[in-house]
Amino acid sequence: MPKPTSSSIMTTSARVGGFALTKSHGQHLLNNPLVIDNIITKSEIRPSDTIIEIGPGTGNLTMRLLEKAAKVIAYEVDPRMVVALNKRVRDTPYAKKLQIIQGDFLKAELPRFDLCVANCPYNISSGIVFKLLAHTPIPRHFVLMFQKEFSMRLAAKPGETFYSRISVNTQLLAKVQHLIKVPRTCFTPPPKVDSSVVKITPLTPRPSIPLLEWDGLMKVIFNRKNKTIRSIFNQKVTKKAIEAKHLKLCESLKVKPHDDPVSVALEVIDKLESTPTPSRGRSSEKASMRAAKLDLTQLQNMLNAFMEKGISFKDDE
Ligand SMILES: C[S@@+](CC[C@H](N)C(=O)[O-])C[C@H]1O[C@@H](n2cnc3c(N)ncnc32)[C@H](O)[C@@H]1O
Repeated sequence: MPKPTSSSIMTTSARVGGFALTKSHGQHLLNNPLVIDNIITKSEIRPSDTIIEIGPGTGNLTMRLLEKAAKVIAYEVDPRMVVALNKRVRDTPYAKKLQIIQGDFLKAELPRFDLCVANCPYNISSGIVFKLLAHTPIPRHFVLMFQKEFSMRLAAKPGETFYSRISVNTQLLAKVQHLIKVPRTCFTPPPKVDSSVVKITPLTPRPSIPLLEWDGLMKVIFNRKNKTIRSIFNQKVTKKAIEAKHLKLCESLKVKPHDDPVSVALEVIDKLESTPTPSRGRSSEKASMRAAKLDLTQLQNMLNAFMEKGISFKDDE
């Protein structure tokens, strides 16, 4: 099968196949064959792979995936796109390898798969990442195009501007690599933002961390990531939440609660701040902790220290 050239790739103004592209579904079709080539190369597809694609649109990326993989399962919410893609693939040798599922990817029950490769609808970016990372058995990797700022948040390290809750929640479960910058001119119609492609490789085995407790703590400390954690814990709203969640935990474990769980939590912070770290060496000076500067190991140590003292952060399920 010949590779598509720029002329065989569907590029019109904001209409394709006689219908208008809609903003609400994030319909910006990738029209640059070099970017598509690059995504295919970086995806390291094996001939036996089953690939999931989210939002195939008219199939510019799908057709290339079909050349390389055993099977492509494409989730598309817009029935007009489903018709267009079916038409495009119908009389090709790839028709048997493609399964199109019409509907919202976030609501779909996923089968076993090896890779996910997609130019994603940007309005559901976080949902996509966490649905893929929660999947069992753990897939090999995901090569995904997102809005540039979102990709930067996924890959950000402590101290960087984009370091945030989504950085730590993703990096707790996966390695994130920034792959390709993609200017807005590579899409039809061009979006208002630039894009970039990341490779997300889930850790195997998945780290055994109480994820609800982890996410609850990250919500508290990354909400104001540059504030000291001590000052966040001294806020009325945080104090109330700590008291209520501690009581709930003790009730469920049938153990006696602390009289003053907030003081216990502040003692934990005190102790962590006095513990020498590789960056501070053996200095006896205490360093105020702020989420923006803490790496994954420090955050995991913090959660463990709180949990040992019965301080809980998980929201009601
Ligand atoms: C950015 S376009 C990408 C189209 C195509 N992959 C390409 O690169 O040319 C996003 C696609 O996702 C589809 N979409 C939007 N929300 C979706 C959802 N929740 N589930 C599945 N598909 C969705 C849109 O209809 C659109 O076709």
